[in-house]
Amino acid sequence: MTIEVRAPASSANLGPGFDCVGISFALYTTVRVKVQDALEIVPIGPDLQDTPRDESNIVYQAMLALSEAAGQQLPPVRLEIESGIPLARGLGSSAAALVAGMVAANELLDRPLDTQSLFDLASRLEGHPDNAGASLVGGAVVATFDGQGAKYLQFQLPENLRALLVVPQYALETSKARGILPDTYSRTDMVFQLSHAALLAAGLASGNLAVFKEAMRDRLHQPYRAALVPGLLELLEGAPEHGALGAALSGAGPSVLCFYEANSDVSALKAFLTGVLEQHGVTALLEELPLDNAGVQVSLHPEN
Ligand SMILES: Nc1ncnc2c1ncn2[C@@H]1O[C@H](COP(=O)(O)OP(=O)(O)OP(=O)(O)O)[C@@H](O)[C@H]1O
Ligand SMILES: N[C@@H](CCO)C(=O)O
Repeated sequence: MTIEVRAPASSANLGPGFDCVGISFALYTTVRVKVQDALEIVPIGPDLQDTPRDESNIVYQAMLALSEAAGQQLPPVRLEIESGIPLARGLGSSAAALVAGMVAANELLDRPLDTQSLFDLASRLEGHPDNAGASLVGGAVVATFDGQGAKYLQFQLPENLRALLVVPQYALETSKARGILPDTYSRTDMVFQLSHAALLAAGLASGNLAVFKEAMRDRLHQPYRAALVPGLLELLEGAPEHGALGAALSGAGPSVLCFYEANSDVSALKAFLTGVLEQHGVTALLEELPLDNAGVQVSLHPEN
């Protein structure tokens, strides 16, 4: 029997929802787990060739964390890992890897953890609930997290919402993009942040796309991370003037997320984004990615 688990990519923050808002996309990390005599970890594809083939692999670490939380022993397994999500681009590759590992181990051990416990564990492993939560339950997630447990609401993404992602060729590790943030903020900036995050959550939940342009503005991380992402502030300011509903740094970057309305013409937006990237000498892919409303998926293959 092989257990196959597919966890979607995600975009965290959406501007002001730093560490608390995430949405998921139809790009996937897939893991396949089969019990055998000795542990064997098999990363597949060029993107994963530098990832560990021993117990330190984060997918396996997530499996161990799940078995520990469940108070059960993990049997030795063959673990295959494939990532359709580019690493360290702000598309939640690490969260998808953790969620896929955790859910595969949960399945292997006959589902000792329910969805809330999986959400809590994923948030602890990732350190925040935005990417991990969206990857686990799909759609849009708004969450609080106290370091142990999360309170969250999941809702389906508005049907007429579409996403265009700017995915640069260069990588940016989340730890570096977090290290550049200040420790304190002014009250003025906090009021700005709270009001925009609240409007963003209300816009997502109600499906009112008209507020996104204003609601996706942020003062907590994007102005600081702009030092690590050439052209970021120009992209964010100009995208809504060229047809985007709103734009934000995706997670810790360097990808940029632009929302647009279904059936709208994005050629002017693409031309604008390409022009800014060229001015800054950045090579990037522009990808129209379907949103994912389902979250992690498990399939069982008894014949294998
Ligand atoms: N499928 C995987 N297998 C093993 N390691 C992985 C896998 N996916 C991601 N990683 C590890 O996670 C790192 C990337 O995590 P990081 O948090 O920096 O970026 P991200 O998750 O892609 O983006 P963000 O968190 O900003 O959305 C990789 O460099 C690699 O070490
Ligand atoms: N909320 C996180 C997402 C990246 O993991 C950040 O922006 O640092």
